[in-house]
Amino acid sequence: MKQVNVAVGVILQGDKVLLSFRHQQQHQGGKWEFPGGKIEADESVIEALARELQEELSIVIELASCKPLIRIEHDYGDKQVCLHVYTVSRFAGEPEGAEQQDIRWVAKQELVNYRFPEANHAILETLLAKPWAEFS
Ligand SMILES: Nc1nc2c([nH]c(=O)n2[C@@H]2O[C@H](COP(=O)(O)OP(=O)(O)OP(=O)(O)O)[C@@H](O)[C@H]2O)c(=O)[nH]1
Ligand SMILES: [Mg+2]
Repeated sequence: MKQVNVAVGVILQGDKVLLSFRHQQQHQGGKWEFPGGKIEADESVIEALARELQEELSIVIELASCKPLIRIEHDYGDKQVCLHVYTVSRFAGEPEGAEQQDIRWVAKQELVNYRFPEANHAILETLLAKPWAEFS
């Protein structure tokens, strides 16, 4: 099975991170995610991240504020993904659910109350390991 490359943004503002709810009919639907999406053939990871976050949240991210956090390969059985996860600490605009999805700013200690796709557990572990100021 072909692996799908995905650009994923961990958007940090102070002690909060932005989560987005996956529509039921999407792969891994009904769970919370870090916004992002598939990298097109002609794009770099950062270009894909900027495009996806503009499409899904109507924000324009500052490319220089994006830092690689972790890369995760995961096999869901029905789909193999490689998540290229970046922290994003600066952007222009006010995030909105531009694809009619719920979005929410969530504090570190509240993350345990959210259900994520399996591949995200490694992202959460990495995020919980350090003070967030160190990521920006
Ligand atoms: N965006 C995003 N995708 C994730 C996360 N974790 C995770 O396993 N994925 C998987 O990555 C894959 C691609 O992400 P996506 O569905 O957002 O892609 P996309 O925005 O291009 O969507 P589309 O297929 O509706 O056009 C999905 O199979 C999804 O289940 C995450 O935290 N954020
Ligand atoms: Mg997406």
